[in-house]
Amino acid sequence: MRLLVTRRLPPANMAFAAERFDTVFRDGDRGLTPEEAGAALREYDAILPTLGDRFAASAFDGGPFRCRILANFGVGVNHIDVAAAKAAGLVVANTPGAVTDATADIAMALILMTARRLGEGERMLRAGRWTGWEPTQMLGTHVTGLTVGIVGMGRIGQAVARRCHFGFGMEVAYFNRSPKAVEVPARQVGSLDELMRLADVVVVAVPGGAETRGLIGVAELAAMRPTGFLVNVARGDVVVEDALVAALEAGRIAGAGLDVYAREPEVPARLRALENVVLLPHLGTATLRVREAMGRMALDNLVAFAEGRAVPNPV
Ligand SMILES: NC(=O)c1ccc[n+]([C@@H]2O[C@H](COP(=O)([O-])OP(=O)(O)OC[C@H]3O[C@@H](n4cnc5c(N)ncnc54)[C@H](O)[C@@H]3O)[C@@H](O)[C@H]2O)c1
Ligand SMILES: O=C(O)[C@H](O)COP(=O)(O)O
Repeated sequence: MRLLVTRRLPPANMAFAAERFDTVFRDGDRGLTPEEAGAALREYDAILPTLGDRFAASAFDGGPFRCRILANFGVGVNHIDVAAAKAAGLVVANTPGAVTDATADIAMALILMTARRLGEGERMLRAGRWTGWEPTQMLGTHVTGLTVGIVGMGRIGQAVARRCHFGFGMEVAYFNRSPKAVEVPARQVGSLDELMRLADVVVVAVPGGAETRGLIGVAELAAMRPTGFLVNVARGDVVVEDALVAALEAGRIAGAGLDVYAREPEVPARLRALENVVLLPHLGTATLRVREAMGRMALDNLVAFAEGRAVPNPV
């Protein structure tokens, strides 16, 4: 099976791919354009793509293709037009679960960083402006007892809920598009608007893509408390970035912690200029152990497919 790996993976994953398949490792850090994706579909039997490789509908124009499977590195497949891929006869697979704890940890980091003003404090210290401990210096928001409102109570949402409830003594409420029974003590609310109104901290954990684009817009941000924080570890375009910047600039919400952006790696200058935001460069799963686990899952999907078995994680 001739395999294209679109980006540099952890060495253990590259070694496995090289040993098991006739693998071509693409150079460079830039994702495939739709044109390059279309060309790859003609040239390879299998592709291991990831975030930023744009398998848009146009990439699937003019089949049939040599490629039969896209084994994505990552759970999020909003960069792949899955319906178009399936219509072209391809299997699409992903890596759920491997990413969950690491991404939930980053959500917790963002909650603490925003509520307790950690980025701001570190910038002050590094700039040599710290004058010593003061009873009223850099007072943030105490998170114990606050209500976290989780938008999208899937694997990551529930991992955030566990951390908030058991680790930080927070109340948990959530909005999910379908009823969801969860093990953590938590209250499911009937509408997104209700969740935005009651939460002290809103954590966004829905999948990206057409169905959730702009889910958190002007009205949802306006529904938030002026003391509220928004944390997004999902995908950038779930939140209307301009509306978020306007809400932060006007002080209509207290702050935001972001791991993802609408047009990565571009981060609006207006957002970067704000003190009350924490901006991470999409670090959700960025540990070697987690990236290796993601790679193993993607490669397991390919091995199963090559052996004629059902792929363990079809999308
Ligand atoms: N920041 C990062 O580095 C990072 C890392 C991993 C995953 N992610 C993102 O997180 C997403 C979630 O991952 P997961 O494994 O928890 O997925 P999941 O499928 O387990 O959970 C998503 C949940 O969202 C719900 N949902 C979907 N659409 C909704 C809507 N419109 N309104 C309310 N709820 C809705 C689903 O019912 C589901 O419960 C991924 O798709 C990916 O884009 C980001
Ligand atoms: O941080 C990540 O690893 C990226 O978001 C890709 O992984 P995901 O598709 O699982 O989010």
